[in-house]
Amino acid sequence: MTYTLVLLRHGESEWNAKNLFTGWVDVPLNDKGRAEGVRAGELLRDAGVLPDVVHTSLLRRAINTAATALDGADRHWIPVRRSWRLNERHYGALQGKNKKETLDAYGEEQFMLWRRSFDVPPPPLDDDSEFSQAGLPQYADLGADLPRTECLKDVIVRFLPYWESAIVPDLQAGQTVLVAAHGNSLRALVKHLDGISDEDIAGLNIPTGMPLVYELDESLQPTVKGGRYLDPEAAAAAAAAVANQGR
Ligand SMILES: O=C(O)[C@H](O)COP(=O)(O)O
Repeated sequence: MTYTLVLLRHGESEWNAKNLFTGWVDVPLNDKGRAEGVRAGELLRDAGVLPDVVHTSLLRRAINTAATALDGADRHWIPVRRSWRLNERHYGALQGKNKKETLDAYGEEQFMLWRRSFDVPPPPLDDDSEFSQAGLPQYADLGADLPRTECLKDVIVRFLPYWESAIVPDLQAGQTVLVAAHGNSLRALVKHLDGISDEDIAGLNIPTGMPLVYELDESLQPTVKGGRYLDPEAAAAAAAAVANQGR
């Protein structure tokens, strides 16, 4: 008995295309991102990997990628659950800033510490910033726990309770689960699933719009480490492009 888990990072957003740090800013997909959602649905359909339930973040780029992909796979009707715990890493005061300009201003070491270190968050974002989420109704329940910045370690701490309480029970009920989320929230999950070290996770990049399928054994260990991308060549090229953002 194995469980099937599909991870899908949202398609390209308007801010991905402009090379801006996005985090919790709720930017839309662009045309390329919508096409990536369609392609993801075709890949799922053609591979016969048909989700029974979908979990998404509260951000429209993940919500709309999931809807587009599921529409293409004729699975538009399945139950949906959403949680802020699947949101992108809050990028703190970097939200809205250009990645190349940030690299040029602060240098490679600081840029990579903020972007890929395990436990160094960017400076916090002020609540009066135009890129703040303070006061938004979708986060009202968080109260003072609303993040103002996060490192990957923080994302793991807020992601894992949702994994355990909401996603694992669906898997154990025999359902094929689609998780539509973000580069860094999915890096948090992949780190957990594959047992990747705090150092090595810096080298892992998740491409936009590429379904990544994990078969998990009964103790929720991947039968194949790293899972399998349904279009491995395109995924490898797109992951390399993510790694090179800012350059
Ligand atoms: O929030 C963002 O800017 C992206 O979704 C992820 O960015 P990163 O690959 O620079 O961490």
